[in-house]
Amino acid sequence: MRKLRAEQFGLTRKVEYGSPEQNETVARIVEAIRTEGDAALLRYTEELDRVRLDTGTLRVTNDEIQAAYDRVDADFLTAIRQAALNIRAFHEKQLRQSWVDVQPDGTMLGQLLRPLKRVGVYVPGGKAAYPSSVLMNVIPAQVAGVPEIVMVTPPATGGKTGIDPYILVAAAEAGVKEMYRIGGAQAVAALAYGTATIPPVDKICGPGNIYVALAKRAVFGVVAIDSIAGPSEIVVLADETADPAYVAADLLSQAEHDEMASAILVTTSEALGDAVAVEIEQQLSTLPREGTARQSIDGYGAILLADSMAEAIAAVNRMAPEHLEIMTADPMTLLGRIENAGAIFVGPYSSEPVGDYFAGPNHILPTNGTARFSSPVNVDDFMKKSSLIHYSKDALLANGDQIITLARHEGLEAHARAIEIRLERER
Ligand SMILES: NC(=O)c1ccc[n+]([C@@H]2O[C@H](COP(=O)([O-])OP(=O)(O)OC[C@H]3O[C@@H](n4cnc5c(N)ncnc54)[C@H](O)[C@@H]3O)[C@@H](O)[C@H]2O)c1
Ligand SMILES: N[C@H](CO)Cc1c[nH]c[nH+]1
Ligand SMILES: [Zn+2]
Repeated sequence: MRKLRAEQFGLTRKVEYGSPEQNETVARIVEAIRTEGDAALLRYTEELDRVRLDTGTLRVTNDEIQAAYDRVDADFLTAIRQAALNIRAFHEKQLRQSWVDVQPDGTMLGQLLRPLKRVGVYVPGGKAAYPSSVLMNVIPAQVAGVPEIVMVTPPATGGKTGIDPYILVAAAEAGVKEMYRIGGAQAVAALAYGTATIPPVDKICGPGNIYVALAKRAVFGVVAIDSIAGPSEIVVLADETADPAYVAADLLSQAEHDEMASAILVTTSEALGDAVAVEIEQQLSTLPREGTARQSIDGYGAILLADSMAEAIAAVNRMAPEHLEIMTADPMTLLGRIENAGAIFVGPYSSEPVGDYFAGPNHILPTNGTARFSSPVNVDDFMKKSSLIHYSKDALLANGDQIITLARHEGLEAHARAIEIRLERER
């Protein structure tokens, strides 16, 4: 693993996201779906996922979902049900209410919250299937009260045709009623623009690989998106007290997601850095997804050495990682100095997969430095706000002249007169 000086390290990745070829590919796919609809969707599904479909087979049927239940084991069902309870309990705490302020002169000002009507949730499934991402997408949307939740997921995982049964069961357990077997940029574009078979949505949420992330960025504006939740990232901030085996295991837990995933250790201890490098080599060779994890470690992994904790924390804040683990002597004392991170895991027993699967907070998190301004998927993602303004006659008479003054300063006479006509009549 590369050893670098922490002070030389900037954002996790370049601001220019994806290679020029990847950006061109996504632009081509999105435009084809926009102009050709289902025909392009079926063509790209065959080309990229190696699955031939027709418009009648895009949608998942109830029979398939029932059949999926026969293929999943009881332990999975128990665990996914408990995870769903934890995730729902956490997200219910996020639910905000509309509010209205009534003032003595009769003025009412407020904020009305409404759920979005129709949202599309992307569940990744190209290299591996992610039933956990079904829950992380769907539960906050349900807590918000979204009436139409449509799920898309690739029609083949790891080269094997068919949606992974664990995804179908997770979706059924969560209560999803509308599902399509489409993935990648073509799925994102189909949700955004709609096709003859798939009605368009108002917002697309969910994680995915670089093609999914770039496609979400491309359709932003046509629909809303949650954030750029692309290839996974982990930064571990550790001092000499950390256990190198734990640090290495947690770095690899994200490296195995994707060749473009990144796993970075920032440490004040060169001895820890060296021990983690050795551990990574040992643990890597035993992983079933060794190839993917190795490409990630070689391409995007690093050990950053810092002279002080202050320098280490500055590097973390510049990177704004998706996940940050703090494994230092007294990790809670550093929390207040962390400005940018999608999720912060504190202490040696808060290993990243605790959050990926079970604790309750959302695992769909901003990547590529966007934790500087984006948040984990949350209930607010599935709601919109309208402002409420009710001025009483008394309030308008009392404040009308000031409104007219401001309007005339902007040279907007019609605005001024809309107020003036009322003042003249009512005074
Ligand atoms: N940031 C987060 O919150 C978060 C959460 C979970 C997973 N993830 C990430 O999700 C990703 C899952 O990736 P995945 O690939 O397994 O599944 P995926 O569903 O994201 O992508 C699979 C699709 O990518 C498309 N694709 C693959 N190669 C392509 C190519 N060369 N050109 C055009 N399109 C192509 C195909 O259409 C395929 O259906 C990983 O990167 C993982 O790190 C991120
Ligand atoms: N670590 C991923 C987010 O980057 C989420 C996930 C799902 N399953 C396993 N991990
Ligand atoms: Zn993970």
